Amino acid sequence: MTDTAAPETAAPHCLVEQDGHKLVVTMNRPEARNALSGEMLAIMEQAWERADSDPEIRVVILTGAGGYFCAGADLKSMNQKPPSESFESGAYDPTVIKSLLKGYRLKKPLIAAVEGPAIAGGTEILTATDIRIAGESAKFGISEARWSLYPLGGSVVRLPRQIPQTVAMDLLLTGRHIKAPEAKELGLIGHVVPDGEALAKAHEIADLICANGPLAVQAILKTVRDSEGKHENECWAEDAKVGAAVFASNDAKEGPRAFAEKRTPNFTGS
Ligand SMILES: C[C@H](/C=C/C(=O)SCCNC(=O)CCNC(=O)[C@H](O)C(C)(C)COP(=O)(O)OP(=O)(O)OC[C@H]1O[C@@H](n2cnc3c(N)ncnc32)[C@H](O)[C@@H]1OP(=O)(O)O)[C@H]1CC[C@H]2[C@@H]3CCC4=CC(=O)CC[C@]4(C)[C@H]3CC[C@]12C
Repeated sequence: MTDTAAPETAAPHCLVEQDGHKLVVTMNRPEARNALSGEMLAIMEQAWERADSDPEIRVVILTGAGGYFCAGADLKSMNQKPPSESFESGAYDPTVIKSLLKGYRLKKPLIAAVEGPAIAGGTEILTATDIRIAGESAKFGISEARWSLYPLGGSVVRLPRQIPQTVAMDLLLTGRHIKAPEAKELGLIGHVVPDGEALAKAHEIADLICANGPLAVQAILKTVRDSEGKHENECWAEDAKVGAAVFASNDAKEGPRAFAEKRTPNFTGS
């Protein structure tokens, strides 16, 4: 009997779904532990651009399919086409890797919901996220050195700024994996939940942020990002400028009005 069913079309390597004010980005190659493919990275880059250009989107959630987060670059495809060829040909300038949010940061909060392994490029992109939730069996590591590769996804610069230097050096140089409880203790992640519940927790936190004034949320994010690594006295002028613009908004009048009228604010982002 000839199979007349249409050939199954391959699932996209990354899924992007809007849920109200939330954009959910799911790395989708579970058979390869969501290892990063060119297709996946291209969809991720488009998702970041969509999130930043659509005022309806207030929060982005990044997660992985199949109970895995991300196993980093696809080591097998590297055998076909070593990244160095793209560098040497000039086809790719690794100074900015938008898909991994290196040299480009979202204007909206990005929440990571991690289940299973977040290894190498998986932990690298994690360092570009703002709020991080992991299932208790999740594991983390910057394993590039194990394969004599370099963590080009931004973590060599970011990790020592996000966790104690000596621990960052340990993880970068050994490439060893750590489990969620240790990652939480280090402050690499903020929440540990039972396995399978990271995405639900991410939605819970995202809903709280989505209910807040979007202009205030985005202004806070901007100041945190722009003041990174600066002396506080270098930051107050920009802090005041950004803050005053929030207070000048219609939403900054809607908030106190809603409080006085004992109702939920209706923020419009204006
Ligand atoms: C530099 C940036 C990042 C680099 C890297 O991430 S290097 C990759 C390091 N990854 C690892 O060490 C993880 C390896 N995997 C594991 O340890 C384990 O699999 C696991 C712990 C993740 C899971 O264990 P498990 O027991 O559950 O499962 P397994 O049985 O081991 O595996 C199941 C199945 O999955 C396959 N698998 C797992 N991991 C991978 C993987 N990483 N690659 C491929 N396949 C994987 C495994 O083989 C099994 O398969 P099976 O068939 O069943 O045997 C780079 C990040 C992005 C790059 C830039 C992208 C854009 C660019 C494009 C260019 O052209 C130029 C360069 C560049 C700018 C590029 C530059 C470098 C990056 C920034």
